[in-house]
Amino acid sequence: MIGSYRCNCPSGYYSNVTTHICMPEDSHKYFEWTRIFLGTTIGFLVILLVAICIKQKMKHKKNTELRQQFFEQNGGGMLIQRLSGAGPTNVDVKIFTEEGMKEATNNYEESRILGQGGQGTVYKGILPDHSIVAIKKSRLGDSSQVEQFINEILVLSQINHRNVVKLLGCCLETEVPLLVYEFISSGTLFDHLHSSISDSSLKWEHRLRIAVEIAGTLAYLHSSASIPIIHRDIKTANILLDENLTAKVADFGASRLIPMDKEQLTTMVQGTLGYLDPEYYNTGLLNEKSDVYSFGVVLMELLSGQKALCFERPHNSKHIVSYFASALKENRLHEIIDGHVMNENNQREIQEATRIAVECTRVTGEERPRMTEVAAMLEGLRATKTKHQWSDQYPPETAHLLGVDILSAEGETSSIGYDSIKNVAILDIEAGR
Ligand SMILES: Nc1ncnc2c1ncn2[C@@H]1O[C@H](COP(=O)(O)OP(=O)(O)OP(=O)(O)O)[C@@H](O)[C@H]1O
Repeated sequence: MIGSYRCNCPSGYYSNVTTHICMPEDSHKYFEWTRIFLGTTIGFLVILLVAICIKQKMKHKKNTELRQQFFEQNGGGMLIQRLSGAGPTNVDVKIFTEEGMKEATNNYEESRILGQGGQGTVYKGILPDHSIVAIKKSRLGDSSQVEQFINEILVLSQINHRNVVKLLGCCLETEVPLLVYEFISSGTLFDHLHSSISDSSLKWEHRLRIAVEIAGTLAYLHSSASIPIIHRDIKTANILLDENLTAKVADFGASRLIPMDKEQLTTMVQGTLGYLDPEYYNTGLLNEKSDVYSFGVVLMELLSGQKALCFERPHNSKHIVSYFASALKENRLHEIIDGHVMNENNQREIQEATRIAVECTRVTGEERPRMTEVAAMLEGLRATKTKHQWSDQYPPETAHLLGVDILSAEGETSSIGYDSIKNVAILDIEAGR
């Protein structure tokens, strides 16, 4: 018997070497078994723990490899390369984790879906700091969508403008890439103009301001952004409205950065039917005038409350541009202007805005004005309106005391509007060609 001796103990008892206390031999056997049992259990647990640790490590390694693979597959490497090559960016693009995105969308719960577009599904997300965001998830297994996502990150990282939806970050370590934007609460301009569920009947003041905001944003993208940008998919469904009905231009997936030394690019024709510039469609040559055409269509939608394409309209008026052209030719503009818009005080503005829309949608790009000119003309209309509102409200002497002179000074710009109003009749005839 190891660790014990029998001396001095009665038979059937043993004494422990160290304690010299006599104990029954049965209990000794019990302790021996306990020790064996404990030793085996602890050994087994240690082996189990080591096995779990190794498995976890392997899983972690596999996950990291998979995330790395997804990151590469989603163009992460290319993005980092191009972002660092593009010089300083205007926007901080945060990299979100897969876990963070799952938590924010409650595992992509169906009730969180805000909308579905050609590129994928947009979810409402709540970040740990309680801020609300919109998370766009690309369609699975479509590499062209992935390219558009990367393109959108690259383009939006160059823009910081109050009328462009802000890109907060992205997540590329998931099977399909995710983009995270600021949440814009009041839906799209398309819904406001055409949806039967939306009872919002936008007044002319709102519509004109929205038109000015979109035109100003496009003028900025074409001329003032660090690299000229062509949006390529301007339409009412891509204009979001916030709680103050401020326009936010969205969806830069199709947009193109134009190298400084190039005036136009040859690209695969892309855009939305009804808004697509016919010249670009025919030649594949893209330049800023394609956005001007699409903007003209949007302006016509704002004026008429009609969709860009509608198969319920007569044969020669299915497209909104021909709808306006035939109404102008037959001198019945008042018939096609939205009932929520026209009143006895704004007829000249409506005529002038119609003239601008018609100019924007001329068949060749050369005939169309530049976006900076369009923005100035519309801004001129708005300034005139504000000036008139002030002078109706306050007699000239009071207005002077209230500093309305400043607005009058802005009226210099509005003179563009006045001058062009003189041309309305001529242009009405031209539009009917
Ligand atoms: N930042 C955002 N905030 C709130 N809602 C958004 C935001 N971005 C998109 N949405 C909603 O998600 C919908 C789908 O957006 P998305 O840009 O993917 O599609 P689309 O513009 O309708 O289609 P396509 O990509 O084919 O042009 C929008 O119509 C809008 O309702």
